[in-house]
Amino acid sequence: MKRNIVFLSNPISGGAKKDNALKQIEETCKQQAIQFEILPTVASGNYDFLRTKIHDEKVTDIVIIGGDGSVNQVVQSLHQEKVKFGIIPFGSGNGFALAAGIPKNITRAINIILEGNASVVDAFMVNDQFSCMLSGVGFDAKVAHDFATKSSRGLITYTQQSIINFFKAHPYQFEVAVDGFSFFTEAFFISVANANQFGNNVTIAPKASLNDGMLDVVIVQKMNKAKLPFAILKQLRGNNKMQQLVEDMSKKNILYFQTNKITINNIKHAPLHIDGEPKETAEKITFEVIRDCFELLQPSTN
Ligand SMILES: Nc1ncnc2c1ncn2[C@@H]1O[C@H](COP(=O)(O)OP(=O)(O)OP(=O)(O)O)[C@@H](O)[C@H]1O
Repeated sequence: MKRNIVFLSNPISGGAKKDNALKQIEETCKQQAIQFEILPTVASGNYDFLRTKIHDEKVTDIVIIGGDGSVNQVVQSLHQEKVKFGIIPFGSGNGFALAAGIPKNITRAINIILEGNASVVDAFMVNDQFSCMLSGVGFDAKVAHDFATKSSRGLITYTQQSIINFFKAHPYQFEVAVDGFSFFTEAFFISVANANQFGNNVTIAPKASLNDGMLDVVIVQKMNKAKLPFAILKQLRGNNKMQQLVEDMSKKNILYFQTNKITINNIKHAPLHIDGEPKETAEKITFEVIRDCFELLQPSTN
């Protein structure tokens, strides 16, 4: 089928100017005689208005030029359409793109789009909201909330917010129900991951795969704060099995397991983030995988 690509460019993501990248996209598509259009993303995150265009103009691919928040909003709105999704990473973290092996190098990212290799990936629901990368409650959500209030974006601002929050961090109380049993934990944060990272290749769920039908759950339990960075570093090599979970709870600071559904009773109303975007928190939060949710343009080796 003849390709017709709509690029959606986020004017504010990441902080870096996109003029050169947009010019390069334009030139490359023209050279290869590929029909295309570049539109801005919308702050509301609702892309229903593109449905008619997709049908009328036989759009084959939607490519997001932005970060994880943009990927979440575009895919959430349009994943029921028969289109392939692509990403030119231009966010602060780009966790989803990097997990899929899509590089930040513009030329290479454009080539992946134009090669047209796509495979299905999972996503998940957080109560009634869509997530494709990594969501969670607690400390990392607090960072996402504070980051959202800053006028400048980008990795430096994100790192500043993480450090400030680290010194203020305190554990929250959660009751976790998974695979037929439940347990209580005091934890700094609980992350639920489809992608294997927070972004910028910071990996906390090393085994997470975008197409295994599983969510990787990481619970960073209460511990002496001096131990926290070392425990997280250890987690990078972690390999805990589900059956060890109950035993691990009392002995280990970080629990790591896979499941396709988990419900968290968020007793202290810890803040919530979905794909790095701050969201209103809830008392009961259920995370459930959506198997084979959408087609993603990826490097052919993935
Ligand atoms: N046209 C627009 N004007 C203003 N804001 C927009 C517009 N389009 C999208 N947004 C908002 O931009 C925000 C940030 O987008 P995105 O997540 O892509 O970048 P980022 O946060 O810098 O990167 P990352 O999520 O990878 O860390 C989203 O909350 C989105 O709603």
